[in-house]
Amino acid sequence: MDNQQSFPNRVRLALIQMDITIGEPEINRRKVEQLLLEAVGGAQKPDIIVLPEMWNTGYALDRIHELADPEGRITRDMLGSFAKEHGVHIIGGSVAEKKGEEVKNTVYGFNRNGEEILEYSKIHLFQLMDEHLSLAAGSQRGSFDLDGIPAAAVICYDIRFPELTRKLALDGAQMLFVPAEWPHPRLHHWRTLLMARAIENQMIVVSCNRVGESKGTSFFGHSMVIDPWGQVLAEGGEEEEIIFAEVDLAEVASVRGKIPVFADRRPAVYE
Ligand SMILES: NC(=O)CCC(=O)C(=O)O
Repeated sequence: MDNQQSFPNRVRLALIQMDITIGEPEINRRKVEQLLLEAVGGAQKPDIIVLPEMWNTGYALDRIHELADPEGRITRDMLGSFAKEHGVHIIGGSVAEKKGEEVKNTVYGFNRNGEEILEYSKIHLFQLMDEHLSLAAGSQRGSFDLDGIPAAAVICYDIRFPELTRKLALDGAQMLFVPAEWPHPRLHHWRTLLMARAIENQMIVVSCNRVGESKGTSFFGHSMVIDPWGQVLAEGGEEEEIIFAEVDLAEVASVRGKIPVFADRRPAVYE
């Protein structure tokens, strides 16, 4: 991984905590375009913008094969062009993507030159929301280089699998992005798991969860930015908003230096 980062140590983030109109990709795309403009339009332009999970269709699983973005082409064009035009990195939440005969839940990332730097399809499908009945699971980890920052992405339910995030940390990740559609009544799981992933891996965790109601399910937002010590630097409420925050990349090395978790591992005993 190339560690010649061109970021300053302090990185500005914008999390687009939005509602999603189920089964209406056009409406959702227009809304995302407008919110991206809002995110870059303020006094403090962000370095990185993050979107929530499945923002093109929501969980319209009964029509997902018809609604999914073919090979992610529409999403890629839209987010890649925006990233280049506005000189901003985008972790594009995830979208329902048609890949051959299958539909996957996939996040794409773009750097500020509009180049694609990440494609990760959700590995763990969430049976409680019937994902496994309509979607195909990914089988590759989501490590990537974000302008010199070793980073990684997982999607929503994936955070319940600490073995995946540990592996991403061992791959080198210092920053973990988590697009989500995580509903009530599991707010305490969401907050606890995100903080645990940050503390145990001594990494920055950036999560972006949707809000709103869909098919009787209520999504609570609470998008979070957590530092490698496990402190919550920013957290959304339960309504639509763009959450702005700043993180200090130097904190990762500082925390890893204080408690040398990676050096103290005993993999021969438990792997
Ligand atoms: N979209 C999801 O993966 C939801 C995961 C979730 O709600 C959970 O409790 O886990």
